Amino acid sequence: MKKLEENIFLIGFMGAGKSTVAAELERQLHIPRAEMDALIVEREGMAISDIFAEKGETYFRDAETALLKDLTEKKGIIISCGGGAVMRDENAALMKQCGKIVLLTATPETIYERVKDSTDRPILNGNMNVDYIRELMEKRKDRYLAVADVVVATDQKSAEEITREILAAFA
Ligand SMILES: Nc1ncnc2c1ncn2[C@@H]1O[C@H](COP(=O)(O)OP(=O)(O)O)[C@@H](O)[C@H]1O
Ligand SMILES: O=C(O)C1=C[C@@H](OP(=O)(O)O)[C@@H](O)[C@H](O)C1
Ligand SMILES: [Mg+2]
Repeated sequence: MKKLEENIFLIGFMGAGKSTVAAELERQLHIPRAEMDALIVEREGMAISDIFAEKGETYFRDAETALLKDLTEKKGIIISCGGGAVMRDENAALMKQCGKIVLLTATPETIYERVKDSTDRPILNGNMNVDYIRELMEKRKDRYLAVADVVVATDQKSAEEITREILAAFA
């Protein structure tokens, strides 16, 4: 893993821990990390929820694709993706071409506990409940599994444990 030539993409549902685990991977591997949501916020000068509210979801999804194209010019970085990014075929193809894809999973109950106080996940606005999370997860699940090179269940595990499992899978 020291001479990582490809990128590592972290994918999975909101609250699966992509951003948290990406930070832990960066800390352990000393490899730079790109946080897609944070980079979009920086580019747009607006919070994610404001982008959705003022410019719409399609605008946000286009911004994700544009950012991903720029990021996949690079090599050897950890990319923490937004949970919906891989749903676009073009984005999934870019990820497949440019690195290894790690899917983090968690049950709807775990996800709910992790995101219930979040105010910046507009997809869950007005729908912050386990049933809605389960329904949306079901819609996304096949795509997540189809593109993943490695799948790590995160329920009841610390970021350190999850990171260890990811690194073991690539060792
Ligand atoms: N393995 C974990 N165990 C407990 N809490 C976690 C874990 N991973 C992430 N969290 C918490 O869940 C919330 C969402 O995590 P985050 O990394 O932002 O997820 P994502 O980027 O996949 O949406 C944060 O409050 C984070 O601290
Ligand atoms: O799943 C989604 O559609 C989204 C996930 C979010 O990122 P996280 O998965 O890091 O919460 C963020 O990109 C946006 O709110 C949309
Ligand atoms: Mg995140």
